[in-house]
Amino acid sequence: MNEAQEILRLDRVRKSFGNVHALRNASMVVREGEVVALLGDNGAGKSTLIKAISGVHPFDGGEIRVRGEKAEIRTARDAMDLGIETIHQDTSLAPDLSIARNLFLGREPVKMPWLGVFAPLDFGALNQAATTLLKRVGISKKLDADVLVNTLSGGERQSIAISRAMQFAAKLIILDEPTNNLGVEETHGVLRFVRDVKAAGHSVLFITHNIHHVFQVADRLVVMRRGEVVAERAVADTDLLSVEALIMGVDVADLAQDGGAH
Ligand SMILES: Nc1ncnc2c1ncn2[C@@H]1O[C@H](COP(=O)(O)OP(=O)(O)OP(=O)(O)O)[C@@H](O)[C@H]1O
Repeated sequence: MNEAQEILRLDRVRKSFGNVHALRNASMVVREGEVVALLGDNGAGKSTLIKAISGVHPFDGGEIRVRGEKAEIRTARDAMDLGIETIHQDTSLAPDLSIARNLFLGREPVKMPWLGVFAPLDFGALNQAATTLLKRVGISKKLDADVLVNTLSGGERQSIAISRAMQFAAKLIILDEPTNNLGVEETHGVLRFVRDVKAAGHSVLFITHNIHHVFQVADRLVVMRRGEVVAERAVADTDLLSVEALIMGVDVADLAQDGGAH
């Protein structure tokens, strides 16, 4: 695993909101083809970290390297151009548009592209490309490209949002609590999809509060506490109780006496 190429390296990144130090010298790595879970209690800095990587609000200091090269991420466009796609909790899909439109939102194929923003959409090409993509990501049996997103379940919406990221050849797909508010079956569908995304050669960084999911899909976990990365572990080298102890910042023996949180 260590020989795999680094997709993302954060070195002592910092971010403050007024006098709240949301991130203090946080460092971590995501490597090619791995699924990394980002863990930490409420307010640990997880969302701030991924918002900065995705260009929502840039870091105040520290260094970002993407595939070994020093990078500047000031806007969402910068992140996308570096091959980083983030799916925020509200999945940022347009509910009144079709699956096909959503898969290409803002990047739809057009007729007469020289007309710029006035160029009409090429619906034939759009639906064909969308159908091909849905087949490729393995969800074409259930979903038609021209179905409206507002008729889909939460899990299906997540799948469409992740498919969109795959479509644009993102090297790194970041998911902010992808199974939040989903039912049991839907949650399993999304976790299975994360595995498929990895099998297709993408790296995934996902925030979760559910440690069981970490053991189901992640290769590695990164634990944050009070704005710092306090631990990185291979999932195969750890267990549920140890991870809970890392998140809470307590001794695993003390936690074992309480029987753990789960
Ligand atoms: N826009 C903001 N303005 C002011 N403070 C903020 C802002 N965003 C985050 N913070 C603060 O930064 C700290 C880290 O918050 P962050 O949302 O990154 O934590 P988190 O680990 O994602 O928590 P949770 O699991 O509850 O979502 C918190 O103290 C939070 O109140």
